[in-house]
Amino acid sequence: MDPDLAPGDRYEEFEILAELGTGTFARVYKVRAPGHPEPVALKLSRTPVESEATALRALREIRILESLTNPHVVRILDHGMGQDERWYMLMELLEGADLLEVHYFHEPMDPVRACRLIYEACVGLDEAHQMGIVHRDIKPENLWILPDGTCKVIDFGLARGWDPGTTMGITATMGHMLVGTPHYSQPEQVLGSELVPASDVYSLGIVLYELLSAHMPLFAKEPCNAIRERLLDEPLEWLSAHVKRDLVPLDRYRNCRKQLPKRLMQLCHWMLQKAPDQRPATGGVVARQLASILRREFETPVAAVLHIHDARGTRELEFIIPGKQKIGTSDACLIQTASDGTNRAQAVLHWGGRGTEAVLTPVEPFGGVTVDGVDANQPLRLPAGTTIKAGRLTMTIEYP
Ligand SMILES: Nc1ncnc2c1ncn2[C@@H]1O[C@H](COP(=O)(O)OP(=O)(O)OP(=O)(O)O)[C@@H](O)[C@H]1O
Repeated sequence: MDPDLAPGDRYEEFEILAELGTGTFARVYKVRAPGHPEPVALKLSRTPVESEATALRALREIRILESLTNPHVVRILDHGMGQDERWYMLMELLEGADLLEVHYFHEPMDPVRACRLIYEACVGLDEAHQMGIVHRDIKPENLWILPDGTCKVIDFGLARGWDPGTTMGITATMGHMLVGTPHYSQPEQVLGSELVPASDVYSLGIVLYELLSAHMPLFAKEPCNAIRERLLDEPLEWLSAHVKRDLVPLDRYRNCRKQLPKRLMQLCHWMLQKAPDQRPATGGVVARQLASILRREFETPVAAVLHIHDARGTRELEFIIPGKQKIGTSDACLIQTASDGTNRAQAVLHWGGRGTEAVLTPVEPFGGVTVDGVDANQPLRLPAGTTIKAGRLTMTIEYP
């Protein structure tokens, strides 16, 4: 039943140029597609969509990817169903390879590179987390590394909404089946609880730990690759380890003691707490911590920065990651201008990432924000050095 397509064949209006990979659900081909001057990637379901479960899985991934806009997730261009009733999805063609092919986990990765990579993965995930969506299958194979070193999160096929307000509108029907990969699974999944954004944070915490130490956080004695091989066919051992085995602190390893700032080790341990509510709640929380560590400890700026002064002259930095952040008086705002009991957002700051300028959009009808002394009553671009005033705060923006 698998699609058996070779270079030169056609599938619908697409010309097959090469096969790129096969997953459990789909095959991915490099194709030439009408309207696209450069080759693109075609993800085609391996079987015609007969069951509701497969249809839902395909639809879920399509809807999620269509709604994500940040540079660290793969971009979707089109989708549909072929005459043979297979689902297909047209995506940007990614050059490069997945993290497991790029780095063999046999030795630690340079910490700056590891932090950048996990920072970008967190940015990719955070937009989904803000929309109430959990990826649920974070592992090195689903972190794609482009030739310039940029990381993109791929394969949202197992993702699903975790809160009732999710914009996805479809819920998965996986029952109590294990989702994802046992090695990167989470204690809460073993205990039968729902997966939440902090579950992706835990899986990413394992990847970060393995990059920094070349060891798995729950098995101190064997190097990462030895344990990977030994437990290849032992999913239950992996699962019980997530619940029962204690985290081995990173400073147990000499290279980590010598090279890693304490803050980085503490962040990694925080991501790996057994209880989800004891971890950073979303990818965004981790991304801002990593942006701060990269800037302060490794002199490597990756995020935009707001230099904030309050009325008393106190200064602080707030790290702005690609995506939308609210400015206002409610607890839900990243930048809180005053606690005047009004609980409102005054403006939304949208930054598209490196090489772009953020845009500030006032929230009607409250406003009360000025940009370089002018009332912000329409969306305004913020070149480097722009000063924003809101409530008791004066903020100046800087880009990496
Ligand atoms: N946009 C892309 N550009 C280039 N190669 C890709 C792209 N998307 C996927 N691939 C390749 O195709 C493989 C399978 O894709 P993917 O992981 O999305 O399929 P899947 O059936 O959903 O997988 P899984 O079994 O992990 O659920 C990937 O591992 C990767 O090698």
